[in-house]
Amino acid sequence: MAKEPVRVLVTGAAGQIGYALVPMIARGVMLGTDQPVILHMLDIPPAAEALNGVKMELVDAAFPLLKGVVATTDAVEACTGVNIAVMVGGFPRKEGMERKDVMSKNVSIYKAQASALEQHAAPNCKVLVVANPANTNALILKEFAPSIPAKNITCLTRLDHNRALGQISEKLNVQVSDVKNVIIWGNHSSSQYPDVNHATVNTAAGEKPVRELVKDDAWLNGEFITTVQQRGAAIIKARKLSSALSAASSACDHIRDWVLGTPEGTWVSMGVYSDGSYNVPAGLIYSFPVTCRNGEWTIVQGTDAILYPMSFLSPIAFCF
Ligand SMILES: NC(=O)C1=CN([C@@H]2O[C@H](COP(=O)(O)OP(=O)(O)OC[C@H]3O[C@@H](n4cnc5c(N)ncnc54)[C@H](O)[C@@H]3O)[C@@H](O)[C@H]2O)C=CC1
Ligand SMILES: O=C([O-])CC(=O)C(=O)O
Repeated sequence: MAKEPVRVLVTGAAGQIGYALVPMIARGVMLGTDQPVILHMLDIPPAAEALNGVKMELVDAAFPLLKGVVATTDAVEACTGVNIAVMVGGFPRKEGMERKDVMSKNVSIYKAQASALEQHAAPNCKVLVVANPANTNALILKEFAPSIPAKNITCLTRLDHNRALGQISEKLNVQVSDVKNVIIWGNHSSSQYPDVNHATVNTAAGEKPVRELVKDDAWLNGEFITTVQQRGAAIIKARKLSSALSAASSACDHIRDWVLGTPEGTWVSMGVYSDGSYNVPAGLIYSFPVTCRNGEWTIVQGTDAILYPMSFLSPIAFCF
């Protein structure tokens, strides 16, 4: 029997991430190729015409899984009945800015949209905040939507996680799908700590630690870390626009693994509320290694056996 459609909200859907993301969702990249979807797209009135253009293109693409499109500038209409909310709406940084520099503009959006989601989304709606500063916006949403369970509010650090996998795969000249279990600790900002101390590569001789294969601790402790931390800025410098296709793809990865589960023996990085694990103050939205089963994430314990620079673990460093 055909599955019931899942309603997926994308805010900021007329923007560049939205334009890359909505066709991925409509093709089943996020929720599976057997899962029908109804897309809810929200943007602001100045972008209404562009949003309508995106809706027209979705119709023109004739996606078999797409069972309906709501395109609106009304937050209540957009949020009504949604099962998944991908919060992309907001302003991107420009060259030379840090992500915290868009905070004053973007945080107020998350205050306002928290109550629309809280009051009108489907029960147990899963929320992914993408807009920057992502951890802070997710925290604001959590504080202003207290009836949404905190475990349902997350932010995107999967892009950083995927960037780390990509760097290792390029360094070792191996398939990216053979690399796993990197960790992004902390914030989606240049203060994050990309950690390869538990990462492995699937080789003909079995799973091998990344450190053993790379044989270059200076690179792993230096250039690798700064490349991942600064990748967003490097994309802005090159494209004059911030990353969009990789952000959209990583948002699909985040939701897919959360809903459908992580593969056995694999963890991913998600910004989730801290329960005090690893001495991260409870309540902060912080990126940890997690596994997912039955639609729930669990923080992987015991990955702190290897010492990493304590400055990276300072909660203050991760606030923004
Ligand atoms: N967490 C992550 O890994 C990443 C986060 N980002 C962030 O995602 C956000 C979106 O980036 P882009 O799509 O490139 O920006 P964009 O400027 O192309 O699109 C943003 C869209 O949001 C809309 N918007 C503004 N205020 C809104 C509101 N109150 N409600 C609904 N929509 C609203 C704008 O009209 C625009 O259409 C930025 O904050 C960017 O920094 C970008 C890449 C990666
Ligand atoms: O760097 C930016 O401003 C956009 C972003 O978050 C990323 O690409 O990681």
